[in-house]
Amino acid sequence: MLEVNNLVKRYGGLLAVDDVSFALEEAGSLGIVGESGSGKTTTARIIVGLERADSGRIAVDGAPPPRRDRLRRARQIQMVFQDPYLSLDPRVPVGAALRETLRLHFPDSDHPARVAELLEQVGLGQDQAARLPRQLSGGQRQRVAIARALAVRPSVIVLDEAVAGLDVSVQAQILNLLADLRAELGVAYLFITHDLGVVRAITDQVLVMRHGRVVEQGGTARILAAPSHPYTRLLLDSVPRPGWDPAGVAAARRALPSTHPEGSDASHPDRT
Ligand SMILES: Nc1ncnc2c1ncn2[C@@H]1O[C@H](COP(=O)(O)OP(=O)(O)OP(=O)(O)O)[C@@H](O)[C@H]1O
Repeated sequence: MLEVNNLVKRYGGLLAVDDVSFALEEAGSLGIVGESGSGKTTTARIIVGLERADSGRIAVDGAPPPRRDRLRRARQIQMVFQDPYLSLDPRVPVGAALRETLRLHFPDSDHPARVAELLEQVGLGQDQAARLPRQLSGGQRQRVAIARALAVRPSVIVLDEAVAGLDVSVQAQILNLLADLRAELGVAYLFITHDLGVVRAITDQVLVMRHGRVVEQGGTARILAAPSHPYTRLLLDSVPRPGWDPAGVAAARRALPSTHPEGSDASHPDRT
């Protein structure tokens, strides 16, 4: 359903995204994981149309997403950000924000009924419709952001560190909600995260990025159980747990081969 082929994005001399390809199937869930600066967010922003690739192809259901028709593009792919405070207008109550999105995309539909349905789908009470974003908890605000994304009935939702700012118990609730919504509505997820726990909880497929490149991709269960790339092993070893050895992780990081054995790593400041 979403196909990404040979995406490249440079910022000056920096290759932020270097020949990235993957496919996300209908109702699938794919995680892009990697440390800060690996190019995850840039990849996501290109896919939703917030950024333009230098080269490469994106197709949704076999056709490139419309570049000029932003509304139609938004109906295919929606994005949920880490901080709903930045994407929700602080002066607009939840119900009105959802109505605004519905009016824009579906001028002829029955909005009050749909607003009620959306609130229910994300586990918010009907009484929350009158609340302003600041009158909600972080988890509730993220539920509103998810409801607003669902309002346009997208095929794909790109979630950029969407649970990163939440307490672990709230994180788990949101991940459960997302899993239920995927089963119920058949929406597909592209999950951008640095957290392998999130990848394990919510994705079937995973793509590991380092320095703009894909170093490993495949089924999440297989890759987390038996990573074949040293960088993936390092990411797994970097998760603190009982008996964890940070000095060993640091040594493994120093020993990690560069992504570009031929030496073109000079194009990325972190590639040492
Ligand atoms: N608008 C920009 N101008 C210049 N460089 C940029 C821009 N956006 C991103 N970069 C650089 O591109 C590289 C990839 O950044 P990107 O944000 O995609 O990585 P990331 O894996 O999402 O990291 P993080 O988790 O910290 O957001 C980084 O070196 C970053 O500094």
